[in-house]
Amino acid sequence: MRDYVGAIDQGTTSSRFIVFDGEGGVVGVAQREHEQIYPGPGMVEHDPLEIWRNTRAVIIDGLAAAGISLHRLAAVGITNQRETTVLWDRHTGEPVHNALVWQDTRVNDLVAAYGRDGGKDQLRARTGLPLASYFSGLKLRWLLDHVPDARARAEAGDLLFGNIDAWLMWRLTGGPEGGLHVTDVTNASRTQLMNLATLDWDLDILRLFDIPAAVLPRIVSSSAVYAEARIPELRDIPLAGILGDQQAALFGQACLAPGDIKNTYGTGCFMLMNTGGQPVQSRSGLLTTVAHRLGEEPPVYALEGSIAVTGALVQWLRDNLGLINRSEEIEALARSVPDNGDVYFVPAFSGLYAPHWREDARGVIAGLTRFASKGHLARAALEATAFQTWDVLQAMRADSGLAVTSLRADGGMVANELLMQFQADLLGAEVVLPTVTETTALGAAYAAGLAVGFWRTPADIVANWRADRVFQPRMPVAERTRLLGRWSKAVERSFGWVEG
Ligand SMILES: Nc1ncnc2c1ncn2[C@@H]1O[C@H](COP(=O)(O)OP(=O)(O)O)[C@@H](O)[C@H]1O
Ligand SMILES: O=P(O)(O)OC[C@H](O)CO
Repeated sequence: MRDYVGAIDQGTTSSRFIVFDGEGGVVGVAQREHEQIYPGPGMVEHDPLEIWRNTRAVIIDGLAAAGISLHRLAAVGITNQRETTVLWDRHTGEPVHNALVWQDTRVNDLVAAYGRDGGKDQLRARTGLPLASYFSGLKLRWLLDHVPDARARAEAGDLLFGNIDAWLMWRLTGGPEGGLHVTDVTNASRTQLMNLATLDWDLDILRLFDIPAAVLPRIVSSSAVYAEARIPELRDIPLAGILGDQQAALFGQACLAPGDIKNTYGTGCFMLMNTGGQPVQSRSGLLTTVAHRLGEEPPVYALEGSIAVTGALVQWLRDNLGLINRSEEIEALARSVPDNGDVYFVPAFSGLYAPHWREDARGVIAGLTRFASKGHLARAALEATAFQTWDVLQAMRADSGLAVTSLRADGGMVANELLMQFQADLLGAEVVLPTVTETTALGAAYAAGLAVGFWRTPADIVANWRADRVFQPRMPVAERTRLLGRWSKAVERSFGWVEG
């Protein structure tokens, strides 16, 4: 009996395989971290082959953890870190370079050059995205310009480009032996090469960025039977859903109606609001993106506030400063002091994303005095996540005209109760955690399960969603206003550090 659905969740820090039952409950999980490669300031790379090996390994371990055989899976979905850019040889399957991770800022100069040439507004209107180093189009351009022979090989049709979804799908379906080269529309909407109105590659932008069309995958819907897997670990199982991880979390959080909103607290934070069948152009520094497209149905769009560094700052305190040994220890350290001691941390490691879009910003710790301690730094680091989320929620409120008094939350950082309470306090809105916090993988499982009829309609998703914990705002307004004023001052201090 095929009574489970699997999801590959390939994130920035780790790869997971999760098995879900019909109620959306987690039956088994396996996870492996991969190396973060930092070749220089502002550069972040992953080894695509390591990610592929880890993906295969977690499939085996995840099925074992669930205690089921492969044949119990009705379908498998894929969800992935978005924008991270892979370019590989279609004959050998070898990447021509490490993947350029979404946080990588090495295309700053290209961004500045295109910015000077004008056309920024056109790009935003067509793709929903501001000109920024975050997206994959210019990362691909960098690889074509810097890897010896890459451009000629790409033009000859020997190289394939993809975000991690396309890379995994091609590998899962046979790689050099006829692998399927596709990407879903949510991932494609993050390349800055796709036209939001046509949902196809925009030939003018390809020309502008000097990208040969031959490298690009075919754009497919987020929920359809694309192919059956050809690797032994998943032999013959239908691959039936693909969603970028933040769109997957929106889907897994059952945010299926216009105005529904969630925030995912992981390496970065990503707040998405479902805006229904029409793309809404932001006037407040948010992105317009595709939320999902089920089969041949019309697409659903979202507004997104992307924050580059939230959990990554906790990792930085752990790995670069040695302030803690494990991420979760930050809560106890932050609780060792009653407040932030007037210390503010703006983690603009990759510039600042939404709503500022400042490539020229770099990290700042403001308000230091001789009094500041490890505890204050830990607290300021956690609060930075909440402050950045406030900036983005204000933009959402402005663009949507909605008050937003309740926010669904998920991701690794929601385990931190200090952060969740502070977040509710700062937003003046309740923060709601669902019973299943693996919403990203769940969203991909839903997309795959809907395609094969395991779930019948999206209403099944809504029926499965349940609130677990709710954090209510309790902070006096005057205190919130004081803190936000200090934060805004600190953010201004981060601007203009590098050319941008
Ligand atoms: N208790 C915690 N407090 C604060 N941060 C945490 C905690 N647990 C995990 N994190 C952070 O959450 C992130 C991992 O969350 P996850 O959703 O798995 O990330 P991703 O999908 O981006 O790989 C890491 O950056 C880690 O530092
Ligand atoms: O893998 P995550 O959860 O850090 O998400 C990364 C985003 O998709 C980047 O846009």
